[in-house]
Amino acid sequence: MTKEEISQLVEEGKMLPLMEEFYTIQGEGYHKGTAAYFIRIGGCDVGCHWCDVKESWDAEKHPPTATERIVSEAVKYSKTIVVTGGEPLTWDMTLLTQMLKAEGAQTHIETSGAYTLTGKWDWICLSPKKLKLPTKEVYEKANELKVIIFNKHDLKFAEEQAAKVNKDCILYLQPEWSVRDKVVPLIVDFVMANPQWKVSLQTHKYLNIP
Ligand SMILES: C[S@@+](CC[C@H](N)C(=O)[O-])C[C@H]1O[C@@H](n2cnc3c(N)ncnc32)[C@H](O)[C@@H]1O
Ligand SMILES: Nc1nc2[nH]cc(C(=O)O)c2c(=O)[nH]1
Ligand code: SF4
Ligand SMILES: [Mg+2]
Repeated sequence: MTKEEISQLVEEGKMLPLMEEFYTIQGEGYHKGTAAYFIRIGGCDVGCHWCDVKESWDAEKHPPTATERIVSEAVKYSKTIVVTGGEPLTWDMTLLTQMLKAEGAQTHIETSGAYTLTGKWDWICLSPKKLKLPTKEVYEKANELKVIIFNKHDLKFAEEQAAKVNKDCILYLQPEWSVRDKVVPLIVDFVMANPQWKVSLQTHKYLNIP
């Protein structure tokens, strides 16, 4: 295939720049503790300075992979598939989720919500970023809001974001990993004073699993 043909297939969601795929335990948010297969798609230009997967940002570094191949591998391992990145909504998720659902899988996404929401999702984890705010549609459809707390100003941002999500959306504050010792006390006090919020930890990092 020529470069142009591959770009066209990526454009259509028939191929995706796959960074890695792994079977593990969902570490974060509402489904933490649940076995799930992760599909990590390269490409993100949001630019969070504390991002824990910066190697994902440059889509060119990750091989365009047939969506059909991604799906057939994933469903061998689990009925719960988490699509993450990078920013998965950089790409058209329509075909990927259609194929996963045709195989009877539950489709979950981890997203900043910065780009058009494509695909059919059983669970949307929205983790908004100040640098590129989510679209209106994703606030309306998010099942959980997971705000990363790097400093105390982020608690204000979290409240602003919570005002925009739908009424059923579950609210989480998650410490930014590198400053967890400093921000966990802030989060604990905040959640006790504002019990509509819950704490989310990156439990996979404590368990030493992917
Ligand atoms: C790497 S991102 C990929 C998905 C999407 N781009 C997003 O930001 O939601 C997956 C999740 O990890 C969170 N995350 C990334 N770096 C983190 C860090 N250093 N500490 C805590 N959470 C982090 C993100 O906010 C997001 O909820
Ligand atoms: N175990 C595990 N749980 C996760 N939940 C969200 C993750 C992500 O990077 O999107 C992640 C991850 O990388 N590993
Ligand atoms: S939006 Fe997600 S993948 Fe992109 S830089 Fe931020 S945390 Fe990393
Ligand atoms: Mg991660």
